[in-house]
Amino acid sequence: MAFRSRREKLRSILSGGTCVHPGSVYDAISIRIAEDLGFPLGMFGGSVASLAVLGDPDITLITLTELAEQMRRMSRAAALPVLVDADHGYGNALNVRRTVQELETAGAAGLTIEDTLLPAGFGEAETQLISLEEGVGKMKAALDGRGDPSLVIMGRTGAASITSIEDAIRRARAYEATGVDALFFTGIKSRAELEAIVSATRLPIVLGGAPEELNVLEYLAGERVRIALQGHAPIAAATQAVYETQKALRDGTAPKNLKGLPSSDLTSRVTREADVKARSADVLGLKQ
Ligand SMILES: O=C([O-])CC(=O)C(=O)O
Ligand SMILES: [Mg+2]
Repeated sequence: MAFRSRREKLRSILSGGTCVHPGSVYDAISIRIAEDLGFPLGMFGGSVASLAVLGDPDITLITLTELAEQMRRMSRAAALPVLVDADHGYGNALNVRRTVQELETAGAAGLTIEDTLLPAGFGEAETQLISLEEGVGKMKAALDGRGDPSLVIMGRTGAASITSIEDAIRRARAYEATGVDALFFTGIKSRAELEAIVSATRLPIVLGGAPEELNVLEYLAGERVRIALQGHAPIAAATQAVYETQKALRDGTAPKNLKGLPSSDLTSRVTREADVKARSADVLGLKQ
């Protein structure tokens, strides 16, 4: 299986003694940049998938087919292991099983399934959670859908910011008991909350956005946190760069005077131009 070594790299991060920041990736170019910069892992958030594919906010309008296709494009472009935010698994527990199958064949190294009620329910202004029992069913279905045992499946709960830290712990322990490989938490607000989770669970931990006092890699490593997200600034920066460039052109700036363009060296690296040239020389009979 061509993707196994990517999955084993993610597993070695989870079983290691350090905490890493993943690069935020969302398309073929962004994953190559993250790989070239030496990130050990890419994070493909549902929010950036929605932005890159649909130009939408994070409201789960994207389909599983679109998410998996974007993952497939990244898998072709680079060998960096990618952790995919598979949201609620795109439906009920049977849909979760299908989601795992699709993301596995698209080359994901790992994925998260969360217990948030998505898309938002009728008349619900605040984010809701599904029941613990439904969450457990989804974790079991995710594990059952896995064909390659090296694919990493994480149980994710947003309970800390929706219900309570006690509920987050209760859910995490129940997901842990299903056999998932790691626990992913969002909405942890303090060291005390993290430490309560750490002492009540045993699996490696992944943290979604966290406040400043938590953002010390050595501290997190000592608390069994193996991956700490840093949001998705790269796609936001890309939006600003495209805006500035289009605005300058509209305002009459000559293309040669534009600021913020990549060097030809960077462009040729992200397009893997040297490989293409070598291949063209070989199979098209062209001179290098
Ligand atoms: O998983 C992440 O990267 C955070 C998240 O939910 C998203 O960006 O959709
Ligand atoms: Mg998300």
